[in-house]
Amino acid sequence: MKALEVQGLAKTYEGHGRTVEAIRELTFDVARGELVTVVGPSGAGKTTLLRCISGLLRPSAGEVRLNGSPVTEPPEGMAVVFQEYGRSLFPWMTVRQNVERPLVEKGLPKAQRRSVAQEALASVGLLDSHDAHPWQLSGGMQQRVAIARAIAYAPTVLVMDEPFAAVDAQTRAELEDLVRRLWRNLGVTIVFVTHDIDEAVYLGERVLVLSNRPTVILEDVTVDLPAGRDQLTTRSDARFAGLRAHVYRLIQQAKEGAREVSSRSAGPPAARP
Ligand SMILES: Nc1ncnc2c1ncn2[C@@H]1O[C@H](COP(=O)(O)OP(=O)(O)OP(=O)(O)O)[C@@H](O)[C@H]1O
Repeated sequence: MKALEVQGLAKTYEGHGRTVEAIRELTFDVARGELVTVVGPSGAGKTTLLRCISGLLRPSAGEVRLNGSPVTEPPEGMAVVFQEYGRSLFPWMTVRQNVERPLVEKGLPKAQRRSVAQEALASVGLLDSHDAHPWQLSGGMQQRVAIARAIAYAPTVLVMDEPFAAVDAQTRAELEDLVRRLWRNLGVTIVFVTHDIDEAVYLGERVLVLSNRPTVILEDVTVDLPAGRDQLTTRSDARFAGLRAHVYRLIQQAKEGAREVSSRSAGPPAARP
């Protein structure tokens, strides 16, 4: 069952006497319950792709479908977590009010909002901070609030745009594990964009590697690591190192202008035991 279908997507920005062909052609599916990461060189059109997927930007050609229906505006059933948590949370609301906000819009009764928000906050380890305001929390905690708000909404697809780029390395590792844990527990479909090759391989079941602008998919790499991952064992696993090197080489090729579309790949050959 497909959660997300991206078919022949293209985007050219026009205006102010400038034309920028950001995306030439992207076609891929994300199955229900899959966790797909997207990496590419800087300026490859990752944010443009996510804005088209989330209905915030109209593509120049092609279409996006969520659960079979064309996306023409921000669709119900999709939640987005951005890099700039500071700007995505309302500073005058408490943590719990922030998490409940989309549920108010969904029309959930108060008691149900409370219990859904409590559960979401508990799942990101922030139950104790429900009465705090976002500005009283660290960057990593604020991003947890943004994640709690997204999952409280019970989306079928969760879209994340470089959500951990602004937090320190240790917090980032914790948040990566949080995403894997939530994904496994909730069965939500996740599309996760990142600059970071290690993060793309560590998190994803598949890594979509984008070319330079105008963007096509350079390779769709299957990550055949075990579902149970952890920062120590997974990152020191030979298979992880092989996949990381493979994606790294692809990004180098992308920067040098490679744009040959290869079919779905199983990554580099598995290391012999
Ligand atoms: N509103 C816009 N008007 C004109 N050009 C734009 C606009 N938004 C993005 N672009 C251009 O489209 C291309 C892709 O931009 P986009 O932000 O999607 O890339 P990205 O892969 O997310 O970049 P980064 O990795 O640096 O965050 C860039 O060349 C950018 O300058």
